Amino acid sequence: MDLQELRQQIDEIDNQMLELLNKRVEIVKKVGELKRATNTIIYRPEREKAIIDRLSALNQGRTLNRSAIEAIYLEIFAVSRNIELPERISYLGPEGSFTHQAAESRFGAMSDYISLPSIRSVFESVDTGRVRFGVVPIENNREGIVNETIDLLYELDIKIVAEVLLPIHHTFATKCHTLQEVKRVYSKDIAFRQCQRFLNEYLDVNQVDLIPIESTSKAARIVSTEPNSAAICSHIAAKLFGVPILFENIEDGQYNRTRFLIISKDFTNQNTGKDKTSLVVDLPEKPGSLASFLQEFNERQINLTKIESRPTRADEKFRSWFYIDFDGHIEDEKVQEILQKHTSHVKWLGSYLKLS
Ligand SMILES: O=C(O)C(=O)C[C@]1(C(=O)O)C=C[C@@H](O)C=C1
Repeated sequence: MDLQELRQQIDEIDNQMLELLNKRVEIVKKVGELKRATNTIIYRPEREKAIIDRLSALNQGRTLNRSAIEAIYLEIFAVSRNIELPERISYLGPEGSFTHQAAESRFGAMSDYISLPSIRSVFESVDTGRVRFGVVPIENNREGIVNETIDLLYELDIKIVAEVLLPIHHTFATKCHTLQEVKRVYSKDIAFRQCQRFLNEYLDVNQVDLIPIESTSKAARIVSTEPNSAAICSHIAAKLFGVPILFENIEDGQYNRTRFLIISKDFTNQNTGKDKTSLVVDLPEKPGSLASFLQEFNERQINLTKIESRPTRADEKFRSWFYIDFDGHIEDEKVQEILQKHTSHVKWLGSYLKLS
């Protein structure tokens, strides 16, 4: 029998194994549902050992020995456990925040979400391995970059897995029946700025206090119990805290969008040919160093899409590092050429599918 024929036989067996693995996974899903309903532990090492023992005994005298069976099955169990308990994801909360909405849009309703109070705490939950993925805002098309997010990408060893684009629509939610009853409006400072025209036209700014707080969903929570108040918040937050929506889509522009990042401790995406790469660039302090670094991209016709400058804060000097986005993947030859020339000044943050 020649190599081609042998490979054909392997292919046929792989097809059958894949079919059986899928059947196994369908049953594991049911076990997961049962365990979640009865609140029982997912990881059952004794059951795993019993399976390996049984299969090893069944296989006595054949080519696959116990350690080979064990190696194969431990991978299968790991996949099963993950199907039974979907990955944990942290996001900048509270519940009902736009970041929550962005996280759900990517990971679906099945995942295990943890709401955290700050961008730093989301990064730290990923960095310490308490969660597999984190979701944080990075940029709004009207307000610009979220400095805290890029500063943490500089500070910690975290990778960007993907970006999520979300249209931001604000609502005016209140238990008051008329606008005249509203004496205080709560929201996040950025949301007040995004709804300036609505506030000027609908409210008497001399009679009403605009109170900035940490998040738009906290605004909805306060307003759910405080008389004569209103919140500028997301649709999902108003619903979550049972505050009726008086006006929808109160933001000034039609194109208010926020870009969120999905981050993970260690992650590499495959090259799709439609990717974008993010870098931290900390160049030596000498004339022309930034210009010549950027020239490398120009020479290779690589499209730079963003450059942000941030203070290093290392000493009393006014030094900066840069956050850079460009079209392409880390594995692209021309990208490698640049990175290899500047290894000690560049930190790769991730290459991920570019959304428009
Ligand atoms: O039997 C179980 O309790 C399962 O959850 C299924 C299963 C498996 O894949 O066979 C998965 C995880 C457990 O650690 C043990 C076994």
